[in-house]
Amino acid sequence: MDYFNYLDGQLFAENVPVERIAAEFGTPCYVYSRATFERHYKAYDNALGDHPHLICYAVKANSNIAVLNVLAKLGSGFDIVSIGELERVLAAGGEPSKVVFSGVGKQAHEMRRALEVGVHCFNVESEAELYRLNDVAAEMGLIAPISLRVNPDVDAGTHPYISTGLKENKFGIDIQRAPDVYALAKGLKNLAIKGVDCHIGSQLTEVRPFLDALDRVLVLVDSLKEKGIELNHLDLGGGLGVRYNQETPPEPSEYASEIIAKLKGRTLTLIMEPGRSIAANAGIMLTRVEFLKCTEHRDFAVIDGAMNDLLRPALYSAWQDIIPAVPRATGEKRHYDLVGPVCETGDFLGKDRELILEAGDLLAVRSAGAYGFAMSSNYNSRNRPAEVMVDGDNVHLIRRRETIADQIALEKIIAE
Ligand SMILES: Cc1ncc(COP(=O)(O)O)c(C=O)c1O
Ligand SMILES: N[C@@H](CCCC[NH3+])C(=O)O
Repeated sequence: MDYFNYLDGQLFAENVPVERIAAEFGTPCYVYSRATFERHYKAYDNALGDHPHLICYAVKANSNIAVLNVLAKLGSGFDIVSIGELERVLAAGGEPSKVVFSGVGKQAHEMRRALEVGVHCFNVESEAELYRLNDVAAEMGLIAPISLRVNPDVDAGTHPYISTGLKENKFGIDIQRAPDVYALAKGLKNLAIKGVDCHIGSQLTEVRPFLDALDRVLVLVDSLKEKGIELNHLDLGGGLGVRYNQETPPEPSEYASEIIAKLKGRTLTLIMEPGRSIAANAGIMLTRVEFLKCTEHRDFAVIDGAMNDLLRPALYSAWQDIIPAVPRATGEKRHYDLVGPVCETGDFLGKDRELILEAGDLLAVRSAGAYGFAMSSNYNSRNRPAEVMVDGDNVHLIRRRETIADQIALEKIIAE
């Protein structure tokens, strides 16, 4: 459920017609719904109910500080993968004590900063990282809280680029080797073992792979306990999918209840790191049709949004719904490829979409709140879009459109 709906023949974001937003802020433009972010966060919080839990929204999905702030106000924690993300969380008023630090390549300066502000836990992905973290903590005279991210070798059944829990993936520590690595961590003086972590992939549309991973992780948890290593928390990562097209992913309530049922008798705090399932359907990207170009072979609608603004279709052949802001009652229906102005054949946001269009029409690309702006670039020297947050009747500009001056501000011509 989201708050982008048609009313009297035009698309609204909460109580505001998206045409009005496009007229004021231009296109392409990302539009987020605060009520939808809140609804999605609360769906997790309610689903986890009385079970001790911490929801750490995955900042990578949408890292605008206004988004982080909306979630922080609800009590959200954050999953970060870089110091840049940590600084965003702090700038947004997030609590460092609710931050988990994931990622395969944490640098010493990043560890230092995370220790300085006091993050909740480091999700450590290799032995080399354990040693580095222990050294950094020792230099600072601190104890670093850690979990090991284990790789349970389960098939998440998702796109190969976003599957992370298989043996051949770069992520985590092979679960078979995990007991030895825990023993190693136990022997390092400046580390404190807190939990275990696993994240098997993104856009999962079934609970089964999560449960398979959990079964394997619980075997590990129990075997560690026998060896005197008792864990406080279990971090199951993110990964719950959303509906882009015909998918029917489980609701957080269904997902959470099946997970909690498996934990019976164990006093483990549950940490979850949802990104997409909180942010994706809380955002759309508005784009306008520049030209219609109907050829013998194909009908193109050339739009002002492109792969640099929203990369997912080009990168994963991802399908995102594209709908008109004001559907036309009459006119010729055609099957359009919606293509941007970037000089790449892969620059499309949708293919073969049946629409009635005219130049100047405003379109909304749905489910663009996650991995949308966050993955945008300046390719072809295009200014990245504006971002706005709708809150009831109000529209807040939360990132102004870039300018060419912004783009070249860090560059310099060499003398002579
Ligand atoms: C470690 C980690 N946690 C959480 C997430 C968020 O995943 P999702 O957006 O699928 O919920 C990711 C991204 O896949 C991740 O790599
Ligand atoms: N960026 C991806 C998901 C990767 C998740 C990060 N581990 C997407 O748009 O679907």
